[in-house]
Amino acid sequence: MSLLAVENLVKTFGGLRALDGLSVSVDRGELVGVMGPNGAGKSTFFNCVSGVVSPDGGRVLLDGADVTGDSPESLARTGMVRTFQHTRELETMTVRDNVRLAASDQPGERTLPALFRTESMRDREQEVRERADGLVETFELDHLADEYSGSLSGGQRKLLELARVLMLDPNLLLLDEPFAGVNPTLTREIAGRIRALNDEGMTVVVIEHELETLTELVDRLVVLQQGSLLVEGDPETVLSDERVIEAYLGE
Ligand SMILES: Nc1ncnc2c1ncn2[C@@H]1O[C@H](COP(=O)(O)OP(=O)(O)OP(=O)(O)O)[C@@H](O)[C@H]1O
Repeated sequence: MSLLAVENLVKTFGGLRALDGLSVSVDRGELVGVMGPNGAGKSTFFNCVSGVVSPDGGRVLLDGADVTGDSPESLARTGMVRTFQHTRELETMTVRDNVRLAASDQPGERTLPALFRTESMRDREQEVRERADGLVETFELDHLADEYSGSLSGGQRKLLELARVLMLDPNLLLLDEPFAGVNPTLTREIAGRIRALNDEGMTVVVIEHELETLTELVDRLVVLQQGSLLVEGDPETVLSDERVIEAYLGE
């Protein structure tokens, strides 16, 4: 059974059909790239799947369960998390605090003075701190841990964003343009991190415009056009497909 399946997804904005009967599925453990010309519906696909917007038709199935229209918080609890094209960290907070804050629940952190926290709350807070520090180190952001996130470069922000979503311990990770605005060195670094997560068993779906990096990274490519599936398959076959070439030439 697929880990993620969308069936006949439809999303309209006014008269525009951003998704027009899209059906795509992703198996557990896959690393899949999603490409397509501007406006093809890639972000809307992620938005519908991750509960950011509700589709007007069709279904989203997660591990066989119908999760259509479920909230992003509820989906994150089941293990699906996503990043956004524009990163969402708080610029006036340090890198370390941004990662810590991403943890799904930190009981008592903001509501109770330290004195009244139970031992289990303190244990949980300690666990969050250690996990966050571990991720900051793994992503080689430790030298920036106490800097404000606003001072990071575009590529460093993308790394921070990855560290933040990993705090939620996902089994399905949706990445929206993780290489946009990133220099070649950090692009290789981020691609390596994504590959390593997938090697450890995480299912990953990546939207990306930068086709060279994407095709080197993924096992399978899905190409959208005008809100539906144009072609899918292994990268080499997809990129030499006449329909794909035409879709990109026509951009
Ligand atoms: N919130 C919205 N309101 C109105 N129209 C929208 C909205 N979100 C997306 N659209 C439209 O839906 C279509 C698909 O947009 P979407 O962002 O999903 O495409 P995309 O493939 O991700 O494009 P890009 O590569 O440019 O990011 C576009 O025509 C876009 O203008």
